[in-house]
Amino acid sequence: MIATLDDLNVEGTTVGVRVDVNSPIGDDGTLADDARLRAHVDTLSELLERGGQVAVLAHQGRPGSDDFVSLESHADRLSELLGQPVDYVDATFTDAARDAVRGLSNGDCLVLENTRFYSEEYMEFDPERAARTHLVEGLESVLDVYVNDAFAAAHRSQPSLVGLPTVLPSYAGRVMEAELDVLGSIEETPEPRVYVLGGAKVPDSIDVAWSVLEKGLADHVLTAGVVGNVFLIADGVDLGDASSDFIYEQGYWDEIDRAADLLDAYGDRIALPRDVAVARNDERHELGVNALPPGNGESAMDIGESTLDYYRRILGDAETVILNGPAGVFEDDRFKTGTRQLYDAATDIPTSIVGGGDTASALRKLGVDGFSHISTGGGAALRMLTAESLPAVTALENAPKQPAADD
Ligand SMILES: Nc1ncnc2c1ncn2[C@@H]1O[C@H](COP(=O)(O)OP(=O)(O)O)[C@@H](O)[C@H]1O
Ligand SMILES: O=C(OP(=O)(O)O)[C@H](O)COP(=O)(O)O
Repeated sequence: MIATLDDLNVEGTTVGVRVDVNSPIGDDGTLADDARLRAHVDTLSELLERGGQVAVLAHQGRPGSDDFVSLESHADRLSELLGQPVDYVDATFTDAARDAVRGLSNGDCLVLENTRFYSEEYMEFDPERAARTHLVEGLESVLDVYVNDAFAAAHRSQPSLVGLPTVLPSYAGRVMEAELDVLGSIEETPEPRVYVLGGAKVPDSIDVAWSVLEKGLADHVLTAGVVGNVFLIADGVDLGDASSDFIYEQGYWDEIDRAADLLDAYGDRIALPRDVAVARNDERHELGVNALPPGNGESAMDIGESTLDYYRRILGDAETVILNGPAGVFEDDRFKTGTRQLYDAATDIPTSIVGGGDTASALRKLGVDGFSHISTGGGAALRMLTAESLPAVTALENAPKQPAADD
């Protein structure tokens, strides 16, 4: 049983809040999209309004990537979103960080530095070992309780996600609570249930497909995006060198065999694209699978009209649809229509659940809304869809007992 903010005595309590604000970063090295920050505003404002002293913990990017930057611009934007000053300290668990946390008064908020600036935070540990890392040992003495609102990172077994809840009374924030409510009870959603698996996380999507087909959770699995391309190749379609090279370069070549095994076992419930869109003379050009392979250098970048008609027919009978990953390279105007039309059709279904960071940003960009639930997580949502436990959620379940709420 996971405790929530309803179970927490907030007034006068120093709360370490782990959020996931891992976001696109602009050329100037600052935050370029505040959607993930906005998702956490409810949790943070509730804690502040209830008299908490809030220290925010988060990662941004991965070591070596261009988006591996400080959280200073995140703190600035958070201040605007919360409508109050938000301090930023360029330290996570050192004396400077501890002094800043000790200096908080009721209703104050500060953002600590990117947790991944410290190497241990980019490693995976079991919770007991994570509890003995520098980050946890450094912060434990200045925090009274821990709140995890970082659903999108809950599949990582890193110190700020599994170590802190091992040593501190711990609670799920409002984002975490809502995500677990929805994604934790998929099997109770009405049937027929259709899964749409697109995007580029091919191994994860194939795991989901195996799991939901094997357990009888999916009446149909519709494939699109790079996932659809892998299934087409597994089905013997020649997608041409450009698409095949892309799949090979991503390290997904072995997934073709797994997709073929899935088709052997559950082919009657797996739908494959009937046509694809390529760039020809700089314009979108659709080709039926019978007309493949495409021309030299042409890559399958989207699903076409005939696939959309076919998928719309299947969706027409569904009561629940669960979608992950765009249907094509939506960032390119020529290849956004598959994603827009497929997701638009899904909004007509009574229960429509969307997972995936890139998917959420695709939907915002394309102006598609009306879903029952849009998850803040990509990898975490996919892991939950296979009914696997998430390390950070397990750590919350096993966290030390909390004092009863009195407010
Ligand atoms: N046919 C395709 N070829 C190459 N890339 C694709 C194709 N379809 C979708 N993509 C890419 O997949 C990416 C998103 O996939 P993914 O990261 O799995 O989504 P999410 O973050 O929502 O889980 C997008 O950048 C999109 O351009
Ligand atoms: O953006 C995230 O995951 P997502 O791309 O699966 O949504 C999380 O912040 C986890 O980041 P990570 O995949 O670098 O551990």
